Amino acid sequence: MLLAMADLPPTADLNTLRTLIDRVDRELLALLNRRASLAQAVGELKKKEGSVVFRPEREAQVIDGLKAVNTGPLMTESVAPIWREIMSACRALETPTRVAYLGPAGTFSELAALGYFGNSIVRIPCVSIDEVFRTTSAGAADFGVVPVENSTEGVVARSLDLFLTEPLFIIGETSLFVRHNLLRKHNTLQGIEAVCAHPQALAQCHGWLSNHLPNVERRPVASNAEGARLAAEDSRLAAIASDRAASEYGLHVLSPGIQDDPHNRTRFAIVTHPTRHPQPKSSGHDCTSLVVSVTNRPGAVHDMLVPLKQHDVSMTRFESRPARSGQWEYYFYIDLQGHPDDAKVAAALKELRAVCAFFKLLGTYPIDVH
Ligand SMILES: O=C(O)C(=O)C[C@]1(C(=O)O)C=C[C@@H](O)C=C1
Repeated sequence: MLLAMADLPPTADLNTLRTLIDRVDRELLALLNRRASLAQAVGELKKKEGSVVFRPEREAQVIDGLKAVNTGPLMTESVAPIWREIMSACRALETPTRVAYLGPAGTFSELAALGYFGNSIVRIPCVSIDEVFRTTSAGAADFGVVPVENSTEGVVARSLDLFLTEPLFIIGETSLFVRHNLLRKHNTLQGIEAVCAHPQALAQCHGWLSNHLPNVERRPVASNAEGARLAAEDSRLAAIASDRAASEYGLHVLSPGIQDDPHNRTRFAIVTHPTRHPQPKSSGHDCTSLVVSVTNRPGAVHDMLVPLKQHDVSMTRFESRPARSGQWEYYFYIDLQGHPDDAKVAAALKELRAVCAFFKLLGTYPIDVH
């Protein structure tokens, strides 16, 4: 029988309260095991049907549904991380989820991968964003997690360029608050010869570095965690990386939160191969991403956006990247609100496709739930 608040003695002491917490934990464990058995049964059904295990739209609906009925005192923001872990553990009983991301251990990409899929995954750290795409395209990973934009630095150009050429599509998104710390083996700023970090992190901490270490070399490396690894080997080096990288590589946090923008966030896309995963069904709160180009003539960009206005479809992102044709031509990366199963979105996409010289649907997926 579930423990009710009425069972709580009016003047409970610490031992009594802890005994009650132990009882609740045992009840929770029994319930979680019931849930896990149900997920296993779903897994068996899916195996018979030959369908995929990971259903981002269903996971988003589970979390949204629980947030809507949460009465507290548990904070509503706590619901998503708790249930992501529960579903991660249940999913692992159905099949292993192999996830590629920019490694090594301790990168923000790893944090994003764990935040989105939970801890019950097979981790595949890669040396570059290109390798994340390649590993996922080749089927050595089921999913890849790649950074797409940062609130301070703008787009991650390499990811956008690879979306164009690689045969992958987006099935999810997640964003992460990015807090950069200055890390070093010695607990002092004296004697630092170079600060090693990913170029994006060096750029996000430009102001702090100019004020505090104006004459120190800024050395770009493949990832922040790689910088932390180098700093752990050579005490003349410092790194810019996460708290997790500090503990992973045994470094001191000389200065926490050195990013110029205190609200610095990075958005990541979750990619997969279309032969291994279908496009997620509508969750009710979805985003559709595409890349298009139009011929270089006056009014072409305006004309391209007309179908969206006519069908009342909101555009939440519009980015341009040079097409590298030498002709001042551009690719436009567009995010729309809605799912191609919505009649309005389907009509807008059909008309948009007709006016574009190039059109590629990058994916449709549930909007990130926190
Ligand atoms: O509902 C399903 O399809 C399940 O497999 C169960 C479950 C869950 O744990 O709730 C697990 C994996 C899916 O990604 C979605 C949900």
